[in-house]
Amino acid sequence: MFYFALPPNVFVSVAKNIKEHCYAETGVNRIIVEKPLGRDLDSARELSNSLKQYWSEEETYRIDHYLGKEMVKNILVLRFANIAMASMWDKSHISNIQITFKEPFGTEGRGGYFDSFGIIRDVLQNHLLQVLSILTMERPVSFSAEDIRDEKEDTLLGQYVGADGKPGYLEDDTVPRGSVCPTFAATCLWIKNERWEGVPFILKAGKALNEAKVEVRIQFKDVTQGIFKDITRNELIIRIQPSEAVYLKMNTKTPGLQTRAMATEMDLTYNQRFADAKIPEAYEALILDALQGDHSNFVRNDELDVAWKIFTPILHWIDGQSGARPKPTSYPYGSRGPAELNTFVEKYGYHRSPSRYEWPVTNLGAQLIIDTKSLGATRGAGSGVRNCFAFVAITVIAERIDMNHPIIALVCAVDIVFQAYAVCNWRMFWNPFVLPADGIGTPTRACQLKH
Ligand SMILES: NC(=O)C1=CN([C@@H]2O[C@H](COP(=O)(O)OP(=O)(O)OC[C@H]3O[C@@H](n4cnc5c(N)ncnc54)[C@H](OP(=O)(O)O)[C@@H]3O)[C@@H](O)[C@H]2O)C=CC1
Ligand SMILES: O=C1O[C@H](COP(=O)(O)O)[C@@H](O)[C@H](O)[C@H]1O
Repeated sequence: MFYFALPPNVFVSVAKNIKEHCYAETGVNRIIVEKPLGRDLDSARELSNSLKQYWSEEETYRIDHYLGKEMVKNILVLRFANIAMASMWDKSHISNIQITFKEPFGTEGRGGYFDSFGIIRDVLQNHLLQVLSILTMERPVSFSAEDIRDEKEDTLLGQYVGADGKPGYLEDDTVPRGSVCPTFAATCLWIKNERWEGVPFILKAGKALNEAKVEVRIQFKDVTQGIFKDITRNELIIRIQPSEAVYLKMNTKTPGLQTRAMATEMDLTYNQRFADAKIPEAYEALILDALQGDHSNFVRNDELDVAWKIFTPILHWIDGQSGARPKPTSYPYGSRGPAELNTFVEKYGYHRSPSRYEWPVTNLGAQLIIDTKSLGATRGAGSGVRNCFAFVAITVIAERIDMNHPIIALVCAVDIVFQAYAVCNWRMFWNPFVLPADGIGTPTRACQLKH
């Protein structure tokens, strides 16, 4: 097996010479080739035809390491092994989907390679498009360029500039002066078929952003508000990296006497749920597949052709082949990207909950304390005692108000038993009632729980 860790301009001559001088006549021969496999549709076809002269499709493994990532492989299982997921996986339930790639560092010396390719060839045309195809393909696979349309006229391009002591793209010595190469791009794809007609797929990727994150964010449609006001939309997030996770943001009744909805989540964070699991590196998994002759996680030639067909118009526009080269919008190193990003995603239907969603790290006992804290109980070693008294006071008031109602009276009785247990049990007494000094229990948090 020959792995081509080579610049693309020598691919063909190396492929030819290996075939002529190193080919095992009695055995299995394979080559693994990695992007860039062309610059646009025509150059990709030319490269492919040249390689084909020496190596058959069966012997050629086009690697896209995103296809070896655990959570990318998981998408198929989530979709096709869960009837609950399968039934909501369409335009009737889904409002919009974002596939996001964020890196917190710039080109930092790799500007030579990067500048001649740009973020779309580097990340969107291959990695993010592969994720999109797994998210949306039918069973069996059908993936055709005619059915996928890119919103070329409305692509947001950005280039990072220096901020907080970090250098801008143009300050990288390996980047040509005055380059207008985009280091950030957000675009929207539409799939013309019965399942996905009208659902925007927002692909966004950037270098030198505020965090390292690759995720798929599936935002569902609004529910009819009815008696509950300001219900947030459900979101299913597949966190590809770092810290693999699948979580569903949903609404639930706030635990307690009142019927109030609050935003919460069902969380499958891998390092908590599968603490001992060893997740292989993407390349480990893929090279093993290639050794075993398994093509399923490699890119087929026709698939690559389609990927180039989709992105070639936008790449030609960026390269200035259809007019003046577009100038990317500047964004500061370490930001979320160009300032227009929020308007861009909102235009395609993404609604961000107005109150920032914080990941709850508490339990029911602590939530009850937060309510009493918002009533004025204090933090500290003695707060357990004070909170117990606050509970009793609340219960007594609740009973006075609703004593005629048997269910409320019963709930209050259970509440009193709980509090009595809390007072008698030293662990409950000291632990949940004394809140850690990490911001939980602050007025903001209490307000959020009340909503
Ligand atoms: N087990 C655990 O403890 C887990 C905890 N979490 C945490 O839960 C929290 C909430 O999760 P989640 O909803 O996924 O994340 P966020 O609320 O941080 O992000 C949600 C979306 O809002 C966007 N966004 C972020 N900041 C802004 C801003 N200032 N203005 C406009 N849009 C913004 C993000 O865009 P962009 O594309 O720019 O990122 C993203 O699309 C996160 O802090 C996450 O780390 C998540 C998973 C597991
Ligand atoms: O192919 C590429 O991917 C890396 C990101 O890979 P990851 O596994 O760390 O997510 C990116 O930095 C590089 O520019 C690109 O060529």
